[in-house]
Amino acid sequence: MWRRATLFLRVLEPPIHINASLSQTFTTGFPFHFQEKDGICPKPLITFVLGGPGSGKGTQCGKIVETFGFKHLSAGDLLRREMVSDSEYGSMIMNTIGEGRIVPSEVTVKLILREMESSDNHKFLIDGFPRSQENRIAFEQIIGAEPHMVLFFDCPEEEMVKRVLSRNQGRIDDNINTIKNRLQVFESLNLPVIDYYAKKGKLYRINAVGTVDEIFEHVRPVFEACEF
Ligand SMILES: Nc1ncnc2c1ncn2[C@@H]1O[C@H](COP(=O)(O)OP(=O)(O)O)[C@@H](O)[C@H]1O
Ligand SMILES: Nc1ccn([C@H]2C[C@H](O)[C@@H](COP(=O)(O)OP(=O)(O)O)O2)c(=O)n1
Ligand SMILES: [Mg+2]
Repeated sequence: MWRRATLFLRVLEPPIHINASLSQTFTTGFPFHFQEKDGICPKPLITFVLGGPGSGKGTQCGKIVETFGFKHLSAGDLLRREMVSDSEYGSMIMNTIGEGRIVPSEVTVKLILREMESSDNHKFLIDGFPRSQENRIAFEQIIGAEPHMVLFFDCPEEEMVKRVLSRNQGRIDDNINTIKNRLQVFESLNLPVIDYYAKKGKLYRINAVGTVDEIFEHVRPVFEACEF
């Protein structure tokens, strides 16, 4: 039987309030329930994947999943999915993403929590999250967990802009005006999170310049060195 996460995860602060409509679909507060797997309850392993827009987070997550069997949770993908559902948050998410700002943490964390609770995998790659200290604290409060490591794809702005503008996935935020805002938001809100994890000794900085395969050769040893 999978046991409640708080048995082995560090709890930092009391859970924050979860509003009524979303709480119906989530286990509110911590501890949250993992899926049972083979009659045992392994410790959940959480890796956060950070980097500016277009730094290659999603691309490298695909390779990590193939090679190391993680469950990939992209915060941006979860928000885009919520945006096109008939969720009460749809238009708020669309406006926020369209302007290159960050969606309120409570919404994003609950989408992540829902995916974690319904997964039969205990190894989670959480991509594009936390994007702010507020995101980070909300995750700690709602989920009651910390990552075992954090990858940071370090990419020059010029290269990120080039990649985003040629991404061609029809995203409302992949245009030059929104990109400028997203880069500012990355610098002011996400870099402090990256510094936070660096000071905790959890950060792995990866040079994100090169081919996809070259970059993955920097990622691979980080995971090979982990015991899971
Ligand atoms: N190493 C790379 N070199 C060139 N283009 C890349 C590289 N990695 C990813 N891309 C492309 O750049 C764009 C952004 O990559 P993506 O993985 O979506 O980044 P992120 O999730 O960080 O925004 C995509 O079109 C992707 O195919
Ligand atoms: N933790 C998060 C992650 C994404 N978002 C919003 C704001 C981001 O600009 C968009 C897109 O995020 P996504 O991770 O898909 O973007 P990139 O892959 O970095 O280009 O979603 C958010 O508000 N909070
Ligand atoms: Mg992405």
